[in-house]
Amino acid sequence: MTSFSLEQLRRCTVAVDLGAARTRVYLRDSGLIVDEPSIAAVNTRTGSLIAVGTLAEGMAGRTPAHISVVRPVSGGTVVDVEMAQRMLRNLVSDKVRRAWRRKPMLRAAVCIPHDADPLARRAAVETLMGLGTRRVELVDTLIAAAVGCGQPVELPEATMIVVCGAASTQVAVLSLGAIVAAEKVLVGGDAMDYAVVEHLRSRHELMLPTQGLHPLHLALAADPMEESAEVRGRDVATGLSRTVMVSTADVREVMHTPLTAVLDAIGRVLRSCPPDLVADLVDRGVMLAGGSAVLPGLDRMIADATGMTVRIADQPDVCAVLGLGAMMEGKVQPLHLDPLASS
Ligand SMILES: Nc1ncnc2c1ncn2[C@@H]1O[C@H](COP(=O)(O)OP(=O)(O)OP(=O)(O)O)[C@@H](O)[C@H]1O
Repeated sequence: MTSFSLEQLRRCTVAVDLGAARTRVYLRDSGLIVDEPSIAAVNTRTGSLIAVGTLAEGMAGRTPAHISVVRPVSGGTVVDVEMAQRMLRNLVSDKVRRAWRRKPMLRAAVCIPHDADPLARRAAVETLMGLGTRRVELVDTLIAAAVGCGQPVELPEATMIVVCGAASTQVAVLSLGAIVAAEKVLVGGDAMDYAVVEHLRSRHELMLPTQGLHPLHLALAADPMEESAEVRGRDVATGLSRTVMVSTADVREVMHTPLTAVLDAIGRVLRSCPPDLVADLVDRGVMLAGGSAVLPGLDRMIADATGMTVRIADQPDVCAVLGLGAMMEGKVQPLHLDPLASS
């Protein structure tokens, strides 16, 4: 995070995090104004947009043939620029949209996944440009999330952050305002939910959508010692509604398989860090962010595997866009690494 990029960020009016699962928008001096699912419902006959965000999410799996529910962002990358623009335009409320029209948000800051390729970067820029933005500042999600979690990223001390999103998990060690080592794996909360759905189908012959996992998440979160939880779904053979008792130990075990990729990524990042920074991390521990950070037991599984203390950020799901907002509003001091004057 050089003072140059912070300078540019301070000129931005709006910060956007276009995630695979959710879209968040932070407006200067107003705060978080949008936190909605990155979903749009379209009438395929007329091409018109029917719903966006939470309303469109509720339609998924319940639409007639001529209505299609689409996700314009996949794996943290905008895959349908036009649809993403239409979705974003509609998510931003009428009042803000009018303000946007009167005085276009000429500069926007956008989170971009670590290691995003030039096409992904271009797609993010084009999406915002289509809404009247003239200049787009791209900021690595890992830096934005670390700032949003209140980590002192500008100090010469190691900070480890794990951003566990829907489609991917990103891991980084930061020091002096920059990324020292980082990894991104295409395993996130969705893969862990999918593993549990598959377990329920094969072990209990029960079908249920990933949203149906919510009661199981609640049971796992409520009491780590709880041995079983009640889940309602549809019988694979008869198609009738059925309730089963699911062993929470089994659920944790099936979640562990996709989690292995995340643990491997943490190991690789630690191995590529200088020893002094790793020593800092033993004291400071790991900060867990992203919507899946609250997945029951995830923090404990990472702590057990790494031997480090793991803390969950205060607002893990929105900390990347809050970090962008903090940088935009000048709440992060620029780092001056000017050469020392010769004496
Ligand atoms: N209370 C909860 N319990 C369990 N999982 C949750 C909870 N809340 C959100 N999640 C999971 O968090 C994920 C969404 O995380 P987040 O909002 O960070 O995604 P995103 O930023 O859109 O994704 P990405 O970073 O992959 O682009 C989903 O997989 C969702 O199932």
